Amino acid sequence: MERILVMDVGNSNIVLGVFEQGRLRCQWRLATVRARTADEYGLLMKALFQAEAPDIRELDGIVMSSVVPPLMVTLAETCKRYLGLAPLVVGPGVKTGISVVTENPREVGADRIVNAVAAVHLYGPPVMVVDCGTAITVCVIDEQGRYVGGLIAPGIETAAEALYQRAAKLPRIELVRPKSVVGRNTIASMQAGTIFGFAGLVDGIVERVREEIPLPFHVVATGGMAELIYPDSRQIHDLNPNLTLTGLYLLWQKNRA
Ligand SMILES: Nc1ncnc2c1ncn2[C@@H]1O[C@H](COP(=O)(O)OP(=O)(O)O)[C@@H](O)[C@H]1O
Ligand SMILES: CC(C)(COP(=O)(O)O)[C@@H](O)C(=O)NCCC(=O)O
Ligand SMILES: [K+]
Repeated sequence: MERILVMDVGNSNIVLGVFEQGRLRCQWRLATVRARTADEYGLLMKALFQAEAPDIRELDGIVMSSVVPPLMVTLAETCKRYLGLAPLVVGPGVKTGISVVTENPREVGADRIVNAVAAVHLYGPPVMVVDCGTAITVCVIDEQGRYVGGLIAPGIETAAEALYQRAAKLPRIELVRPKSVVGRNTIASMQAGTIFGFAGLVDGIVERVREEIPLPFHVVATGGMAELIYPDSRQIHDLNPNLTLTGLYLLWQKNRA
């Protein structure tokens, strides 16, 4: 049986997934801690594997994308030392099938390319991907499947955290949907401003992209914070929490020897 480990290294979380015969069998989330060593990540991964699926240790391949450069080296080391395989690292030289037609294709975050690969495969072009993580990224893929560019906005938690740190009387809030748009106390007001505000931000961006590039885009959202705004967004068609993991698996298939 073919078993592939995929690793999505983001600024907040490292998401790990195991695909067996093309199906996502399990996934885990680790906090992204830059100071952690290859051995510490190795210990965490071994413990997770052992606890959830002891048979999982036999892997046929590992594929990783990272937007945290120092961790790329660390985690590649972890893979070699603890899992016995060098990972395929998404970057220059990896076949993606997506042509990136921006000014500096190399500066585009690997996670955004991975999302584009999955979105084109699952929904077909033209498609927009909204990834709600540390940042909110919107990626625009035209009718020919070319990555033409996108937008980067502050992430939901990132913005909420900054507000709490800068305003003496505003507390740190739990990010849940309030009962009404109009808040009747400070916490509900902050929750409403954050959740309805970011649903509106995403909708506003998507509408403006449609005005600038009038194509029948399908819009898919992913990322740890996407489900928070999905119910209130009027422009997001689909929520796919596993989009990045799926894209990583597709890249494994495209690049296997
Ligand atoms: N099990 C979970 N499912 C969905 N979201 C989660 C889960 N656990 C944590 N999150 C939230 O997702 C956020 C990270 O989103 P993610 O898309 O992984 O960001 P990044 O790619 O920037 O690391 C975290 O701040 C966390 O609050
Ligand atoms: C925009 C990002 C910070 C998003 O990262 P994330 O929120 O997933 O941690 C990342 O994709 C990145 O560092 N990109 C490089 C700049 C660019 O894509 O143009
Ligand atoms: K992400």
